Amino acid sequence: DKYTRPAVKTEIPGPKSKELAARTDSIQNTGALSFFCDFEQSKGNYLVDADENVLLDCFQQISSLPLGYNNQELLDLCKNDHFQATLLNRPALGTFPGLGFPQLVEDSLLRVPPPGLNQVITMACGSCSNENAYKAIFMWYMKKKRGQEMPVLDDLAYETCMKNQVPGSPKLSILSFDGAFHGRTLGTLSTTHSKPIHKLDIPAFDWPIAPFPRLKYPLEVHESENAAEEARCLEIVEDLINEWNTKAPVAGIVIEPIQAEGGDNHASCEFFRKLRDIALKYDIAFQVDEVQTGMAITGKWWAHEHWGLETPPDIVSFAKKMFVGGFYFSDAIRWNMGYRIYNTWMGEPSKLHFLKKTIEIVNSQNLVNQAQLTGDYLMKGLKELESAYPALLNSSRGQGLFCATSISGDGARDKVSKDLLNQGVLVGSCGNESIRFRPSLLFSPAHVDIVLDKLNVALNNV
Ligand SMILES: Cc1ncc(COP(=O)(O)O)c(CNc2csc(C(=O)O)c2)c1O
Repeated sequence: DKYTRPAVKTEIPGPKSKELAARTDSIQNTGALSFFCDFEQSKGNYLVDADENVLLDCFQQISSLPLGYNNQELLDLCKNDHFQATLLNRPALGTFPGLGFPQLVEDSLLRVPPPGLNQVITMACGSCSNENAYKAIFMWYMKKKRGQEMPVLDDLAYETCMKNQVPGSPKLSILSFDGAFHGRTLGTLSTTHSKPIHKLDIPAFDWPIAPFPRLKYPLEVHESENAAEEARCLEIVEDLINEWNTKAPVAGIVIEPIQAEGGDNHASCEFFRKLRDIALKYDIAFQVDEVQTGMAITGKWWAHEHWGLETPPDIVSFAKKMFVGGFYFSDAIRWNMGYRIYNTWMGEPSKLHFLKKTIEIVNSQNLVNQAQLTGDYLMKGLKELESAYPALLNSSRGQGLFCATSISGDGARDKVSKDLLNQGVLVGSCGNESIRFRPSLLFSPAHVDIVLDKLNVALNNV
């Protein structure tokens, strides 16, 4: 069975990938292109590329495949006649939903609601989910300020908003964190601060940016220092809220449970509980961006469940492994007028059928718990490699399968990542010197053993 171990026959990208890349380059920029995939031959944790290399995929299309490739139960869905009609006839969901829509949402998204939230809307991707979540926050803030349920379109508001001017277009802000990634569209880009190249040349809002804790590892050795760092960051959050209160009051705070693109930056549950309290203290909306951390990979269905919040977030946005984008929201955030959070497709109902089946599989195979156990096994192995290569490997960190480790030294991370790929293991990179693991929920200790064995070889080659 070719799906039990990696098998690399050519350099990667191989000749077929290079030929396809050249043809694609005549159509569009291919600067982000790695290699071409054979999505018919790929299966489970194994990705087959255009040159028939079999790779153990620990990155899964940027953490967007929950059950890996060609899961048979999901493939069987596509043979269903009813499903074909859903697949083909894509509705303008906000206005002409299919007759099975409410049942489908109940059987999918509302099977796994973040604790305390039971309102949800779908969108196409993570960026547009966050864009519309921010809009919902601004509408909530202005409804609260006006003290009226329905938006008031008085002449002044009507006239000025059409010219992008106050008071119709109010000066409000979203507080985000240095190192965050919430999307690259215009609004979310003002809350994304992970790489300059994402932001260069694009206008941005003057919104507050707070420091995200920079923890020192191993955590148990730096407890007091890390607690002081988290306290420092929380104090600056309050300072920024006060500083922006006149020029553009903070309507919402948005944060990732683990800053992924920023370098897999973690913070303690206590930090997040205190941040949630700050939002309550100033009556500011609290949004958790679970686009990358959601869907069981951290050992809970939603990563923020690890925090033990007393008051749920106001908004939890999702995409990637949920097959569709969207956000759950509280009754307080719920907007009361149609066409204010809206676009043609509002996501895609066919993807909710895949989500429904995936949730059934995750629950029947207890994969949330497996993510925790397998992730613990991976972390144990990374820490053992740290002891074997103390000058190279450090700061191994993770929650469930959502793991990363840092490789110090000029170019060392890229060299190790490339070496792993040539040995048939695909991992992600994040920050300046980390490699990150975003495997499918079907990842098991046997896969971890393959990864650790090849990482050992790669570290030895540095
Ligand atoms: C926490 C978080 N929030 C929002 C987004 C944006 O989602 P998409 O628009 O890419 O679906 C992402 C997308 N992740 C992502 C990984 S690499 C990347 C990129 O555009 O380079 C984007 C995310 O990780």
